[in-house]
Amino acid sequence: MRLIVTGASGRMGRELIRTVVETDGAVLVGAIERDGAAEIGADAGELAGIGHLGVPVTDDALPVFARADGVIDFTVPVATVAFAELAAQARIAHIVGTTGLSEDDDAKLAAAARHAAVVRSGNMSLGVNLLAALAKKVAAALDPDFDIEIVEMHHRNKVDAPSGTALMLGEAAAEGREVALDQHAVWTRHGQTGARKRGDIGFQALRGGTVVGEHTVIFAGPHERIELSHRAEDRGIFSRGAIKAVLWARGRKPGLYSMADVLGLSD
Ligand SMILES: NC(=O)C1=CN([C@@H]2O[C@H](COP(=O)(O)OP(=O)(O)OC[C@H]3O[C@@H](n4cnc5c(N)ncnc54)[C@H](O)[C@@H]3O)[C@@H](O)[C@H]2O)C=CC1
Ligand SMILES: O=C(O)C1=N[C@H](C(=O)O)C[C@H](O)C1
Repeated sequence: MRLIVTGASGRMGRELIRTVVETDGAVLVGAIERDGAAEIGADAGELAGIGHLGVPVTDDALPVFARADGVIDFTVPVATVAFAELAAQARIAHIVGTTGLSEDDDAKLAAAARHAAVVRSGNMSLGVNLLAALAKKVAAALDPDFDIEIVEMHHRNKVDAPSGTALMLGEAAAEGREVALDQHAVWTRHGQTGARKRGDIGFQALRGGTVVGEHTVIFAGPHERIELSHRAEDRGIFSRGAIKAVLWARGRKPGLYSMADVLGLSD
């Protein structure tokens, strides 16, 4: 499968280049960066620390999309929306790892998914997708006497909060409770907040150091507490998930899919 990596010089972009190259049946045909990035013209393999690949980093997406079967995209929301349009025009699979999209961005992604297969997930790892399934089950089994709080920690350079994963876990817990997350979410606390409301789902985002990604869903009940946690130790778990997704998406009919679909965890 001929693949493009966007955001090629980013933390995930470099990881993805390495994973594409080590995957049987996948070949890197394009590496895209933003207009004006210092890495334009550099060799993608050298950028990723695996030697010369003969694939120069470019900001000219159109010709690259024309010769690919799939694009793996971990960039920023504005770029992801633009790549979704290009992938839809080229009818190629689009794997979206980018987080922090607005409702308007979501609608544009859904529109693009009418023309191409789009797999989108705030977290492409097997472990977090299992954690989301567990969080949904536990939330369904417990009544709202158990307060749900979601705590996440990431490296100091992360630009969006709460993380896409925390939102995914919140959605899973809300689904388990059969409520809408936006009616119950509490985004951090400060000052005279008043007592916690029954049924609230709270979020706390910590930032610091080089933490790859840590998430805990807490169910705090009367005199007992359940905590479900995941700790990412290496970005390879995300890039391997993204490759699995793009291979799965090849030849699929247009639509918006999740990592749970790819991993067979959907109910
Ligand atoms: N879904 C998942 O499993 C995961 C998602 N992420 C998400 O992926 C995104 C990227 O994360 P990192 O790699 O850590 O960030 P980063 O900041 O290291 O990399 C982003 C790259 O995108 C590039 N970029 C920006 N605009 C562009 C454009 N118009 N065209 C091409 N490239 C463009 C930037 O120059 C940068 O190199 C974030 O939203 C993050 O939350 C990160 C890890 C796992
Ligand atoms: O920005 C990151 O680094 C990560 N972003 C994703 C998120 O927002 O949940 C996934 C992972 O936790 C790393």
